[in-house]
Formats: sequence, C-alpha cells, structure tokens
Amino acid sequence: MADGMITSAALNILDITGVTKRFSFNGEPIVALEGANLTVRKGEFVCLIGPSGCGKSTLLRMIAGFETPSEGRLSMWGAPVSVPGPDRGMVFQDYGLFPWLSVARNVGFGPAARGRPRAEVEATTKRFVDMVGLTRFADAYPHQLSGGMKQRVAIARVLANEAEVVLMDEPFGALDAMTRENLQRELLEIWERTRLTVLFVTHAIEEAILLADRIVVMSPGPGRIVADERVSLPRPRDPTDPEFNALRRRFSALLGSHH
Ligand SMILES: Nc1ncnc2c1ncn2[C@@H]1O[C@H](COP(=O)(O)OP(=O)(O)OP(=O)(O)O)[C@@H](O)[C@H]1O
Repeated sequence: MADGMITSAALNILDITGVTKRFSFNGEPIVALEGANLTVRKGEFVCLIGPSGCGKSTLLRMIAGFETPSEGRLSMWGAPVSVPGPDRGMVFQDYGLFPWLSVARNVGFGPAARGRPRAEVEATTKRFVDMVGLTRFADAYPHQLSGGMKQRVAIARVLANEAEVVLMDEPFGALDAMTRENLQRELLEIWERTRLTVLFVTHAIEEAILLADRIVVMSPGPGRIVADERVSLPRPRDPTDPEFNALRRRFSALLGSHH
C-alpha cells in the first residue's frame, strides 16, 4: 500500500498545494487565487476553464515561475518552482515571437542561448520546424506569417527548448475557427507523439472537451478551483456526438452554478 502511494506520487510532475495569490491594485487587495490544490501527472493534457478573472492566467504564470505564491507550495518533480526555466514553456495568445528573428532562429533561440553546439541547434530547429509544418517558411519573419503559423512557431519554440510542461494561455483565442480547429488537431498529434504534459487555459467549453484528459473548472471572486473532472471520451472526439453534448451540458452547468 505504502509502495503504491509512493509510486503514484512519483508520477506527479506538478504538485500545487494550498496556493493563494494576492495582488494589490490601487491600494485594494485582490485575491486572484485562493487555496488551489492540483496535481498533474506526466503526460496529462489538462484544460483550465472559467470566466474572466478566475485566476487561470495567474495559476499558469506561477507554474511558469513568473509569479510566486503568497501562500502554499508549488513544485515540479518535488522541487519548489521559484523561477522560470526551459522545462516549463509558455505559449501566449499573442505569440510572443521575436520579430527580428526568422522562424528558424525563433525556434532555435533557447538551445542557442544555452550554448548548445551549432549542429545540435540546427538539428533541433529543423526537427521542430518540420513537426509544425513550417519547413518552407523556415527563413520567413513573423510579420510574413498568418496568426496560425505564428502560433505554430511559438509551439515549436517551446518544444525545441525541451519543455516537459507546456503552459498554454488561450493560445488559439485570436485565431479564426478553421485555423483554430487545425491547430487543435495538430497540437493533439504533437502531444500524442511527444507525451508532453500540457496545461491549457481556455474560455471555450467545447475546446476543453475536444482536447483534455481532465478539465479543471474555476470560478472568480476570489479565484478558486471548483471542479476537476476526467474526460474519458476516445479520441478523435466528435463535437456532434451525444456523449460530447452531455459533457458540454455538464461543464456549462458547473460553470453556471458557480457564476
Ligand atoms: N499583476 C496583477 N496586479 C493586480 N491584479 C492582478 C494582477 N494579475 C492579475 N490580477 C487580478 O487577479 C485576478 C485574476 O486574474 P487572471 O488574469 O489570473 O484571471 P483569468 O482567469 O486568467 O482571466 P482572463 O480569462 O480574463 O484572462 C483578476 O481580478 C485580475 O485583475
């Protein structure tokens, strides 16, 4: 029994225990997140959903090491997270690419900055530029790309950095519906191939059901985790499937009841 517990704890890549984050704004205290508990296993795809202001980005930013908790513990493989690191890559809605660097140099930026040998940087860059389908655009600059292509570069950059955890903050929020669907499918293919751990913030229930192994529902004022449920529909998932619809109703009720 004790061995079993050790084994299952050892698979937790992220452990978030009693995490509260307070900010002050114009002298007024704001509790962005209160008493959050969450464990994530290696290779899980977890979506965080909830209305504006429920602390989704704050939670992601703390995991990334951009913010520190006011209370509680946040650890990766058992070690406290305090600063940003290449093991946790962040993908933002507004891409966050370096406009003065080509696609290839954006993707290879992390390994090059960490002093990896040139041949290795080139091989890593090529592998991930190819993986996101941008081989022909390796020498293009961000302003020459569509939104969907820019987001592919951002994903490739995180992968090239050998991130173990990919933190995605509404990554497809600014894209048109068709591009969004393509990228959702591509992200799942990459995730299935690489078995990365993904934490994905979205406002959209349908997107969460399409992607996630687990959906964490949050509510605002103060930000709290109010539900954490497994989605066991087989992939690829079909939004017109009655079981998909039942989940859509279930999560919409969960969100509504805490609104
Ligand atoms: N740096 C900051 N200073 C002061 N208040 C902050 C700061 N960052 C976040 N907040 C506040 O904390 C609360 C949670 O914000 P957060 O951005 O985490 O929510 P969210 O769920 O990601 O919202 P959205 O979906 O709109 O992005 C909000 O009330 C926000 O105003």
